[in-house]
Amino acid sequence: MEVETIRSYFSLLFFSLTTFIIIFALLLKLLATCPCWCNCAVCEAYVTSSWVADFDNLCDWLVHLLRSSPTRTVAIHLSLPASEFAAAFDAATRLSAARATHTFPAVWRAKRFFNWGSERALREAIEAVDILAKEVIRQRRKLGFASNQDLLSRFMACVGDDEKYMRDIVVNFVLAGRDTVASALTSFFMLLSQHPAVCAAIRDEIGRVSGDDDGDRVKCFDQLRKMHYLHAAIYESMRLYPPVQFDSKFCREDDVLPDGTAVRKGTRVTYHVYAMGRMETAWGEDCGEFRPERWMRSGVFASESQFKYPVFQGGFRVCLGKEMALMEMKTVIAAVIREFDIDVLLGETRRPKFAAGLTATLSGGLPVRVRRRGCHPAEVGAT
Ligand code: HEM
Repeated sequence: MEVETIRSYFSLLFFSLTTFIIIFALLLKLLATCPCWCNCAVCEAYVTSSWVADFDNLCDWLVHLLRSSPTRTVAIHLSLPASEFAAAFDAATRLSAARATHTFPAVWRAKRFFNWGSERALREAIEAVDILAKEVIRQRRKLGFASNQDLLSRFMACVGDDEKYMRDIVVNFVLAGRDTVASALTSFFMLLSQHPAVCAAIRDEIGRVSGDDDGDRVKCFDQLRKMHYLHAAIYESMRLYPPVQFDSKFCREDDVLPDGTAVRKGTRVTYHVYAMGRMETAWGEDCGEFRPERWMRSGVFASESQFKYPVFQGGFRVCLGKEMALMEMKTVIAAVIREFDIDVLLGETRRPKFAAGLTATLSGGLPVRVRRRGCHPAEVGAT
């Protein structure tokens, strides 16, 4: 049989299989969000990470058409065009995360073999990311890295001329540090808009810590460190909405887990941070509530075990940028809520939906209205 004929048979088979999966996913989605109908946090977590998520956008759109609601929101137009790097990066992370949620990995492997559909798009996105990451390195080299103290210059000083290694470092740091912080901030502002008392307590703390000299202007690193309640609110928000919602590791050799479960070499072991953060056995009856106070002891932030709260992972492979991420978030939150009120505009018909991915996001984005403090909603023209 000719190679071309085999290819067309495969394509036909592939097309039929995909159609079947889409119809099945749609039915599942239309009937319920939880395959076992109980809607508990663990099942919800399963749904968000299972292959159904692959079809989320398509399904959301169709469900929206079927249950058509008259709600309309006004989109914010960005003042700057989205960068080519950001677009390629988003596509590459979305498409590679989709691989992990396939029920049949053979499907994406076949697509990769034929350089077809999402795998073709993934290859193109990775090429674009690589070109742009190499350009960042070239520019840094041109400017001179020996005398600079930034992260990239320091790596370049250690690594020397290994282009591929440097490229991987750039991509790794962008991947690790960009969407994670954005995801954590999105959920944080969503929760804050639903909990005005927490917002007021954070504003009080900012005012108290930064003193009277500059009003409530946040001045320095030391002041941010003293904001224990803000720290607690960030931890609490990531307990409910962890940016990395699940993570897998592969066993290097036969092992036994602390509960006695035997795992064979090569087994994939996944821990589900989203589900762990909502377990009543770990966090008590109010595990579903946003309550920063659960992290406070006598006015001071009290941490929990990394293995109970693996939002930044734990042990040897704990996030290297943890402290930097927390500082970034505190700086942004303190600066924003000092000046503005953020109101989430989801309406009555739409609930925020945590979406799976390499880094979790809220499906369809989070529409908000930003108001300067003291300004009445009626005076705000734009959303
Ligand atoms: C809220 C923000 C963040 C969260 C929730 C987070 C979470 C995580 C998690 C769960 C891992 C483990 C991944 C794995 O082993 O599969 C990780 C690793 C890592 N993170 Fe973060 N991260 C955040 C921000 C950042 C930032 C801002 C940086 C630096 C710019 C960073 C740098 C890294 C690096 C380099 C690793 C790899 C560590 C290793 O493999 O040994 N992260 N992070």
